[in-house]
Amino acid sequence: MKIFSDEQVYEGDKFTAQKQQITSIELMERAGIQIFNWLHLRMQGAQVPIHVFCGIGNNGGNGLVVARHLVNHGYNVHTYVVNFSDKRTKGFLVNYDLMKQTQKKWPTLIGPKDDFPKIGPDDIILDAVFGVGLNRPADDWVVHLFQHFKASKAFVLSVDIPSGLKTNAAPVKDTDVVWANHTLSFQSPKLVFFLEDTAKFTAQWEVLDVGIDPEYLQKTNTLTTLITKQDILPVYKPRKPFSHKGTYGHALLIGGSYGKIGAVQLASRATLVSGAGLVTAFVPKCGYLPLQSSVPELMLITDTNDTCISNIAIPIEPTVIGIGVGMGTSEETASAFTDFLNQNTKPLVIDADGLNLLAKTPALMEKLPKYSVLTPHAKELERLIGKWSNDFDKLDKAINLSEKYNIILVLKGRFTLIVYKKNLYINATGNPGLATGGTGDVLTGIITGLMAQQYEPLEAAIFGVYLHGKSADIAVQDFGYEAMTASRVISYLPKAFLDLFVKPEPPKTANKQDDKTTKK
Ligand SMILES: NC(=O)C1=CN([C@@H]2O[C@H](COP(=O)(O)OP(=O)(O)OC[C@H]3O[C@@H](n4cnc5c(N)ncnc54)[C@H](O)[C@@H]3O)[C@@H](O)[C@H]2O)[C@@H](O)CC1
Ligand SMILES: Nc1ncnc2c1ncn2[C@@H]1O[C@H](COP(=O)(O)OP(=O)(O)O)[C@@H](O)[C@H]1O
Ligand SMILES: [K+]
Repeated sequence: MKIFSDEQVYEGDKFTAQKQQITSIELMERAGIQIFNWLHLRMQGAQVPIHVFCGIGNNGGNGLVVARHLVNHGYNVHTYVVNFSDKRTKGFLVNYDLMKQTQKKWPTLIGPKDDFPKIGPDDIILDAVFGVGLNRPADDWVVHLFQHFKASKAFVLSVDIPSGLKTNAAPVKDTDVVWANHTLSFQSPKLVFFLEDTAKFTAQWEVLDVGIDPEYLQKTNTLTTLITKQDILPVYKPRKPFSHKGTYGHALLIGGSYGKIGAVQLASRATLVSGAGLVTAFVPKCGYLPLQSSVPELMLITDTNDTCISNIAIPIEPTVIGIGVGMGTSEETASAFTDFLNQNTKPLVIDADGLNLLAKTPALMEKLPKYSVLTPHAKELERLIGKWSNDFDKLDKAINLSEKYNIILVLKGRFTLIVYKKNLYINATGNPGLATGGTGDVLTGIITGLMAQQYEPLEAAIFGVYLHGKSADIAVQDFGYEAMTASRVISYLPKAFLDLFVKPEPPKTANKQDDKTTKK
């Protein structure tokens, strides 16, 4: 699912107005009607007080459209204009007049010196104070109004974005932003709904179809994508009837050390279950027996050293190499890793101690083949790029690293972000059941397995992260969060593959009702 930038939504609005020969006011009316329908469908005329807070820009204009339709349908509406500026937009002014005509009085103006209205805990707040046009910090009194919303405990429905939140920067303070229960986001979700520091500002979100012309939506490419099943299916490579194990590549996993052989076991099982034709593991000698007896499908090559990797000599021609899980960072291993990178020409997936060794000797980054996939969790990422001041700073640093070395970064977390140069892919599958040791090793195995089958590295990263989270989402129905283990994530990978073809994912779009409901 494309995530459009603010500019692209504005452009889309202009394009639609021109192509469909309608005015921006009519488009605003369409969007407002969609929001009204959303509320009307759920409230069915209930007389719960609805407090509509409108700013003086187009977000406020949207709020006024909703308020008018609510009044026309007999709802218990209180409309306020948060009068923080006199630079009112046309969309605001037209709907301000219509509101006056509808309820025969002007909405209540709230200025810096006014008392805020009483809001009960069972009331509803429609937050249309600021949209994506916020361009400087809100005045203190407006911020106090946001805190008044929160203190009221009323249900907050934000129009387009929680007011005070920007789409491309972190807020200075958490109190500067409205805390929404639900946000109706125009045309696509926003990146900030998925970032650690800002996801909390809306408990839930839905996309509102504001009627931008389909031609524009289709032809416009975005830098940011939310990964959905619809994005995965075109990438999927069906298994061919006349194929054999050689068709699906030979994956090599390098890793393990005394006490951490399990990491290689998990990764190699995940590689097998992801469909690789052949899988070999390169491990210290102590790994031979446990791996040979627990994973019969796996082939093994051992290091000369008993307890850690000291000299990576591989007498095979793998399609792809996944390196680093459970490997340790001893001096011998570090030097073996350096020698390996100096002569390696194969595509790489690098995780865990592979990343830690890269961070220790950044010059090694120069040795990475193009399109290497690196899968750091937050701590590993910090070792690679240093501390960041907020999510956007982190993303900038990750983009710089990806551009400098032409590599793919998989930033693991609640919402794993895949960064390739300026392109960003957000994964929303997965759950806190994955917060347990070894699940990252499983992910490394999956991505390596997909690359063995000739998925492009970026495709493999996107598909792999999606499948990994999906397995956990299906497994959680049987195990709950606590009893989920990395092995169980592997056991549910088959169901994650099958799920691609069973039920279509319902689009996360607000219900679209027939516009007739608003006509009298
Ligand atoms: N078809 C539609 O109905 C569309 C509606 N849109 C709505 O328009 C919104 C954006 O509207 P605007 O660009 O008018 O801006 P907003 O309504 O988000 O912002 C308020 C206005 O106040 C000014 N302002 C910004 N920060 C301020 C601050 N801290 N203190 C005082 N004034 C400040 C801005 O210059 C802006 O004109 C979207 O979020 C959405 O709600 C657009 O998305 C386009 C499509
Ligand atoms: N709360 C969560 N929600 C969704 N995914 C999670 C959550 N916690 C962890 N994960 C996922 O689990 C994996 C953990 O990886 P990692 O930290 O490397 O584990 P390990 O090193 O033990 O294998 C990552 O893919 C991460 O995105
Ligand atoms: K808003």
